[in-house]
Amino acid sequence: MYSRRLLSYVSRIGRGSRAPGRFDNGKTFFSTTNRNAYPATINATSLSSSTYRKSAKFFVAACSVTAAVGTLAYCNAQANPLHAEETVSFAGRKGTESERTFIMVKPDGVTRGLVGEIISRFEKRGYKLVAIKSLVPSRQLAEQHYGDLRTRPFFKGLVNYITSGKAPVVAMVWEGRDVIRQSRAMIGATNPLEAVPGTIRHAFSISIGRNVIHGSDSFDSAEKEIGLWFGKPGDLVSWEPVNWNWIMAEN
Ligand SMILES: Nc1ncnc2c1ncn2[C@@H]1O[C@H](COP(=O)(O)OP(=O)(O)OP(=O)(O)O)[C@@H](O)[C@H]1O
Repeated sequence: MYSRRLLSYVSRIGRGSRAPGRFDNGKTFFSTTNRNAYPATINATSLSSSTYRKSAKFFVAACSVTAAVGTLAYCNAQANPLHAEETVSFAGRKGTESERTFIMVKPDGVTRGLVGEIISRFEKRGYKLVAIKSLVPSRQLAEQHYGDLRTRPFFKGLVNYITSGKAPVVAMVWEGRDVIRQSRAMIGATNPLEAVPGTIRHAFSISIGRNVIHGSDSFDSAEKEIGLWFGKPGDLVSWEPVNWNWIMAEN
């Protein structure tokens, strides 16, 4: 609605709604003013060339377009403040060092005291922690998170387990180059018995229902999951570790 009004306003200025005016020498002219404006009286020499009038109209139209675009951008930012703050998306820019992923230590990992170990692995690899919280997720949150598994036979048990409250989960967002793909490799196969040595699931688990950790499996999943768990303005912190160049430089 705003944009239609603005566009109609701009196009009226561009067309130059014409109201008659009179030069000093008595001749009439049409000024680019509001249709309802009274006739103007101005010095004939100041408008002797139609080029000047065209330039003036062009200038006014250009200013109006700039103002309209700015207003539209502002309205959009107000309607969607988190995106205004984060500028790109929850999952950052795919394939760059601003890429982000959602990682969750599940209740079994928390109760077994593996949170520090898992954070340590991500830190040592060179990734940056930009959000973290401990919580017992609501049923609604767990069902939304695992929504694509809704038809699977283990879905109900999985949601019951995650929301049981016997131990919380620790939800995190990690940022860095290729973090979505790399974190899946660090986590290992869904079934810990198939996970390769060195991975988190191989090191710490032997049951598919208690595989310690979750990580987003694609850019779209990361976008959805970060928005779900850390969707409020200010949830994601923008910062740079002092050793960032020591980790990222290519020489
Ligand atoms: N056959 C199964 N029986 C019991 N639980 C299962 C089974 N398959 C998957 N799960 C549980 O559901 C979770 C989600 O399954 P999914 O297929 O998305 O694997 P994943 O992406 O490796 O795991 P996650 O989403 O937790 O990172 C698994 O981590 C596991 O805890």
